[in-house]
Amino acid sequence: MSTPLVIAISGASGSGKSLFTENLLKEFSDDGKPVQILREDHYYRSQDHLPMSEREKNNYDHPKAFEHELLVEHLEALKNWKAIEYPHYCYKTHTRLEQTEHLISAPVIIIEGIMLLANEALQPLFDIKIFVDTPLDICLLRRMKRDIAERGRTLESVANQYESTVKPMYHQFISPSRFTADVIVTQGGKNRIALDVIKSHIQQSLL
Ligand SMILES: Nc1ncnc2c1ncn2[C@@H]1O[C@H](COP(=O)(O)OP(=O)(O)O)[C@@H](O)[C@H]1O
Ligand SMILES: O=c1ccn([C@@H]2O[C@H](COP(=O)(O)O)[C@@H](O)[C@H]2O)c(=O)[nH]1
Repeated sequence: MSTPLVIAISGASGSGKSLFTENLLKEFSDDGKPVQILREDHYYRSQDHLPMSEREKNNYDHPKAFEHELLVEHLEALKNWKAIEYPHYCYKTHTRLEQTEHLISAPVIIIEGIMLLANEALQPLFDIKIFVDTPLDICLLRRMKRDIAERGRTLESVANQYESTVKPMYHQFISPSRFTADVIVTQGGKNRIALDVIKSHIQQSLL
């Protein structure tokens, strides 16, 4: 049996990574090809030991906020057709959930997240590296709507976090990581041509 193909999808928060991933997944679900999806956000470090007031102050846009060591271990296991105990994370309480999910490997593994291309230890595990490149003002507007609707945040907290960590860390870590990508996707999660090109490359690799 051949080694699973691992596709990393990165870019700023609100750039359209999740939508692009969902749309790519649909392409393969329609064709009946098994695909497994992972999210880097699930690997945010557990903060059970900290009070809520401290958790709220954390810099979630620094590479150290993620347990990338565990993600490396999990991707290596999946590449060897082994199952993993996939962590789950809660944005409202800023910590890991107690329950994990038993996840089996698949011929295509897609992982999406902001810091994937900024971490050297992860690079050898990726077969295709994609960067979703969306202007930051559009990312901010999308993030505002989403974080207020889905992640229990206020307009003020989103704006403060954006100025203090999201924007500076984007310029320090995420934006430079685009140069390690194989493909840069403009127009966010709905770029039909990018989806077709990537789908066809994956199909060729699976032959
Ligand atoms: N090309 C697009 N056009 C319109 N809305 C989009 C587009 N791409 C993403 N969105 C919307 O923007 C929000 C953030 O996108 P998402 O994929 O969650 O970003 P990310 O995963 O990069 O943080 C979502 O509500 C999504 O539906
Ligand atoms: O507890 C948390 C954990 C993360 N965040 C923010 O989430 C984004 C990354 O998620 P996307 O789905 O790519 O937007 C990151 O910019 C963190 O700032 C958070 O606010 N709280």
